[in-house]
Amino acid sequence: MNAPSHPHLPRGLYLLCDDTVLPELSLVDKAARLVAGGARVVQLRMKRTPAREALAAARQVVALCRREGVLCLVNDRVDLALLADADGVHVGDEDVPPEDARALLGPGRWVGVTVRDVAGARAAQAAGADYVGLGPLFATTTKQVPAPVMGLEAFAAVVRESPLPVVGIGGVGLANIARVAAAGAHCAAVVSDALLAADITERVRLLMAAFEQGRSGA
Ligand SMILES: Cc1ncc(COP(=O)(O)OP(=O)(O)O)c(N)n1
Ligand SMILES: Cc1nc(C(=O)O)sc1CCOP(=O)(O)O
Ligand SMILES: [Mg+2]
Repeated sequence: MNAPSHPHLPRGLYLLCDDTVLPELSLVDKAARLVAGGARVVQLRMKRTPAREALAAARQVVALCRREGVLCLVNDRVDLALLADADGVHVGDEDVPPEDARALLGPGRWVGVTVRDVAGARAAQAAGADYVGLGPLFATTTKQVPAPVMGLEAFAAVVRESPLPVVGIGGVGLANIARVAAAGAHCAAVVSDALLAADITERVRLLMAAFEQGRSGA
């Protein structure tokens, strides 16, 4: 198995550049605003964009992220991640198995896996994943999630036992991100609280500061 060969994901805010939220803005424009706010990890989540357009967008967003020193991961699509020279991929139960994603991407790129519990996190590690996405932490309308809302207590319990860094996702925003950080999340993933803000760039700055406050206990 190709085990990962890089340090952990940068701690803090993990932003999803999502084609199902604020579709009137291009993915590249959304990514530019996220990066301008100081994002250090951006995931391209393209659920509605046709493959050829998605590849073009991925290439543009990867180039932007690379210029700015931001990690760029692609949701679901290992093929697009490779063709766009992205830093990695995030896969869930509906996507190629993580061990196959790792086999295609090799040890130098990132593989994230969606899990719902400690057993899932252990299986993800065995499959060669770098981190796990765990949720839904809180209620979300961005995605119909096939799992119950966890809440912070159950989330923290999984974080304590997880062999991999945990990225919390689902309903995370400025009102609760400090508590997600305090619960031990390596990263907090945010979609709509950032993309639907009046000023996306400023919202990213506030979310990052709030995560740090939660992590430091300030
Ligand atoms: C960081 C992170 N965690 C979980 C997910 C969900 O991924 P997945 O289960 O593949 O569902 P879709 O996003 O494909 O609907 C994620 N994308 N990112
Ligand atoms: C893409 C995704 N996956 C989830 C899971 O729990 O698997 S929740 C989610 C959507 C998160 O969006 P928002 O930050 O707007 O709540
Ligand atoms: Mg998926």
